[in-house]
Amino acid sequence: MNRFLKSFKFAAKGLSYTIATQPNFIFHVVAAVLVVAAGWYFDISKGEWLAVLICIGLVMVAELLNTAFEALVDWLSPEFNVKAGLVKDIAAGAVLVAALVALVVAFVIFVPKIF
Ligand SMILES: Nc1ncnc2c1ncn2[C@@H]1O[C@H](COP(=O)(O)OP(=O)(O)OP(=O)(O)O)[C@@H](O)[C@H]1O
Repeated sequence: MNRFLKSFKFAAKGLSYTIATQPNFIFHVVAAVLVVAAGWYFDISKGEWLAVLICIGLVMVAELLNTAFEALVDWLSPEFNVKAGLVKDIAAGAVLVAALVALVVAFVIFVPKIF
């Protein structure tokens, strides 16, 4: 198997681990599907599509990195450790920030189209 295909296989493994173990990731995927459906329904502009797609990517990437940090912390510090907890909390904070930004963007785009 060539190097590109191998890297793709490893990335798919990380993605399927995240899908299988993180209910939050499934929640974000469902939210993304609903937002894309709303984008089609309301026939949003090219700029609005870009904002929506960037937000979806941002949230997914944040969730994947959060999962990677969780796995790393669980491996390096299975016992209680204040710093280990802090690393997990900060990674979770990154997901929260990305999700809040996505929520604000969704409001800015869709609320004027609904009301
Ligand atoms: N080894 C640890 N030492 C100290 N605090 C920890 C440790 N592991 C977890 N914690 C604390 O518990 C919180 C929840 O940890 P947990 O591993 O359940 O993360 P989670 O975000 O709930 O993960 P998952 O989504 O997989 O359930 C962390 O955010 C952190 O504050």
